[in-house]
Amino acid sequence: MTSTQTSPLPFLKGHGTENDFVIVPDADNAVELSPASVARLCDRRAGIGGDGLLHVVRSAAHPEARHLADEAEWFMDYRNADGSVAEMCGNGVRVFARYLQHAGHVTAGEVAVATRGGIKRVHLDKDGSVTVSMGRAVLSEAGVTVTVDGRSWPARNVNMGNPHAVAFVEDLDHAGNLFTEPPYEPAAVYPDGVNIEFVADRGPRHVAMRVHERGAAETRSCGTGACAVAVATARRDGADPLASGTPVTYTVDVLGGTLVITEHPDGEIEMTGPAVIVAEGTIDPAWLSIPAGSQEIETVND
Ligand SMILES: N[C@@H](CCC[C@H](N)C(=O)O)C(=O)O
Repeated sequence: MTSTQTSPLPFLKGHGTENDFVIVPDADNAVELSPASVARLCDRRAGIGGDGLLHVVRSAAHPEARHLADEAEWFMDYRNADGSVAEMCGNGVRVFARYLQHAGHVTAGEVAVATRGGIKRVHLDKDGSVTVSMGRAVLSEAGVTVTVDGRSWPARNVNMGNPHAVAFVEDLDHAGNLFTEPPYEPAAVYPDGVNIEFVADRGPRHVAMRVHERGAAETRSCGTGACAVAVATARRDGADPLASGTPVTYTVDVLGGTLVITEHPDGEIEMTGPAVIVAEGTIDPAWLSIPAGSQEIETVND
């Protein structure tokens, strides 16, 4: 936010499978959101609280999305809870589209959303679910090992526009408390950091996962992570739609619900899940401009 912001700043709060977001509508890109103000808004005790922030800007008004404006009117300027920038957010893009519908910018049906990970086509279904064409996964054998509490697992490297390391575990409790990022090596494989998913089998083409998100710690869901998990699990199971010509669908349970992921023969990945707007209000610009932890304590004299 710029120091000149003096009027109340509108916001909304939304979630997708309990991956929750502060939404800041700013069609003209007039609000400058510094990393510190994003972290302050996402703070669960001193702020509104969220795993991330969806800055809703017209593509034409944002330098990173101007070139996409003919194809997608709106740009999802995604920020992690710690204020860092991310390329994509799968749950976030569903909630973003739900916000556009809520605000009357689009009706049910298809909407194209520009992201740093390219244009995503989002379908708002009449039954309330939202399906996103997430693009293709890029898999590589990076030889990464993830360690928690003395146990280590090899991790599959999957890029969904943002980086993921997928480790198969016997029991999701083996991922530990995930208060801090599990160490992985070689660290050089992910110079910009990584989202780490732990996956356990639940049944045929059905898995459960926990995730430590880059820039946010453990969250209750990660949409790009669920896509990475579905593709990594399919390859582990010997299923490859690009080779067989047959789509493959996995159900991925997350702590906050369930996502259904289909990989098609052309490599396109579709994700279906919920997207909910839960509240809206305004932010006091004076509060946002005070550096965190430096509020004066008011004393009452009797
Ligand atoms: N929760 C998101 C992913 C958000 C970005 C991620 N933390 C990163 O830094 O890559 C999702 O639903 O995909």
